[in-house]
Amino acid sequence: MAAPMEALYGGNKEEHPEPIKAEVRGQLPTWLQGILLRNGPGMHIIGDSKYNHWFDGLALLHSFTFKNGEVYYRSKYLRSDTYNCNVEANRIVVSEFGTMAYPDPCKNIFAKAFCYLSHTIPEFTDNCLINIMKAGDDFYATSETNFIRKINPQTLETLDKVDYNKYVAVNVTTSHPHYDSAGNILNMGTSIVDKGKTKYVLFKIPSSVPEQQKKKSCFKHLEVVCSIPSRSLLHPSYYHSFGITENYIIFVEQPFRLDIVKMATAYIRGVTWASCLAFSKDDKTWFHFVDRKTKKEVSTKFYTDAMVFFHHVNAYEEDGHIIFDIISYTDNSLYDMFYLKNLNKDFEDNTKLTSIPTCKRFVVPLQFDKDAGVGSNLVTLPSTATAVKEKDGIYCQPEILCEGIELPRINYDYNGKKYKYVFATEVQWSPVPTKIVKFNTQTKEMLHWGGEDCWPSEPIFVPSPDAREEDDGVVLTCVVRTDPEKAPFLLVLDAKTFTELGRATVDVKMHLDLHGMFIPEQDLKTETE
Ligand SMILES: CC1=C(/C=C/C(C)=C/C=C/C(C)=C/C=C/C=C(C)/C=C/C=C(C)/C=C/C2=C(C)C[C@@H](O)CC2(C)C)C(C)(C)CCC1
Ligand SMILES: [Fe+2]
Repeated sequence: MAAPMEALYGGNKEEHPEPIKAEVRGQLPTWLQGILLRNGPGMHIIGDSKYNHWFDGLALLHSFTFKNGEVYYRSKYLRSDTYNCNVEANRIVVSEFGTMAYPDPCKNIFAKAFCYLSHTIPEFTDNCLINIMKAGDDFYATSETNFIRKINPQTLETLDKVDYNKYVAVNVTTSHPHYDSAGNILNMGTSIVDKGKTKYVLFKIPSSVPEQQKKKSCFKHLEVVCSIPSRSLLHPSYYHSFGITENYIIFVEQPFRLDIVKMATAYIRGVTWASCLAFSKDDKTWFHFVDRKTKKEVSTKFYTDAMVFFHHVNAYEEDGHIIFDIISYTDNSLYDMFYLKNLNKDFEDNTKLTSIPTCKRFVVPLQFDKDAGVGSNLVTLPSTATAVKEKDGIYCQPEILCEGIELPRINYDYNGKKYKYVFATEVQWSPVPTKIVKFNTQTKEMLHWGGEDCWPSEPIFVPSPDAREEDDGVVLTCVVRTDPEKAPFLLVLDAKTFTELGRATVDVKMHLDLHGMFIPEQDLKTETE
């Protein structure tokens, strides 16, 4: 088992840009028509150079197209400027979060920005390897820098490079935007030391543009919703996602922060951006709630203990409270676990999480008795979560929903609303083959799916067209095999029972990926358009 582990994480994967017909077993629902499109790192070695971290690898898009009971697989490297420059130089010349690289002097566009910015910071990477975003009728590969790349979801071709910075002053953004019921995007980014201020900026990208401006991109119509000042000019928090309810946006300012002075000198010191992140375990984590209508922040100060988290699960409002669920850690061992030097044959010794991912529910009272005494718990809902009035604000402690899950997904029709089900990957103490789960947040029941030599990815819920209940639909997951003799497959589970409906097997060396989305057939442009 040792060698496959290294090969699964670190080995370069081949792309398969031409559709490969998968072998379908079982019964796929006839209504399941469209494309499951996913993103993740596929190449970690270029010439003689290697990335340090799994999250640095070059973006490899892959897709499963469901058409009339047949399934076709494709994969293609994102032809980012980063990819092209690296391949041309036959070594890593563009820095990623966990790898600092040095370009051939002024030989490529990355070097130009380096010269221009007085030898301090190189142009940033457009290696968008984390997620897929839908903007209007278009699809983008996303990461956390100011760049996103438009892609053709059918052919996986790489199209325009969009620089968020042209439309809104942000240096980093999240790769987990939200969508409202009209399909408008809500996303957040950080504006670092701009005009003497560091702030978190919430912005909206409309799903459509006025008829007479049809040629213009929806980014030209980007609007800033509001901004939240960072507690510290030179130490803004890192965040990977945010939450929304029907009326509020939730931003959690965790004491897991970027050190801007260190970042500004990282390039000349020859250290990585990742080394400029630090967790202050004795600090507080601050909650911010922005009213989506008035665009004003709730003025009460809410906080909890120090934590590190990446993924919001869902959030909703109930009886004057905001309830939000996240997957949290007590340290940064998750990022450290994915250093490629650890994901080797001794991974079982090297890659232990010192903190297990914990699904926590915070229950935050927005309306409470203003005369309540210091020390009283203001939560009036039946939950073990508390919100205790203190002199300087309200101290929240969560209810633990469950432990050992990551890469959470929900039925997105329930995003921002009271919900029951989380679909997620099960996590043990190291990044080893695992299972996927369906977790009921109300009854705490958990259903599992796992198989021998099977390593399933983030599970995606697809509602059935006539869905009445939250779990009416299917769950899709790509299953990579730890036995190199066995072929990977796309698994379709009945979301209610979490049992197999069918699978589509393809004989390729598939990569382990991160995030993705299902695009129903009606959301795909027809070829003549
Ligand atoms: C910061 C900064 C800069 C640079 C920014 C850059 C390059 C940012 C890049 C950020 C990246 C690539 C972030 C990636 C984040 C990925 C995350 C959090 C992934 C989480 C993945 C999880 C939890 C996966 C879990 C698992 C997997 C995959 C397999 C399962 O079997 C096991 C399990 C569940 C543990 C600039 C723009 C240069 C300058 C300004 C400031
Ligand atoms: Fe993520």
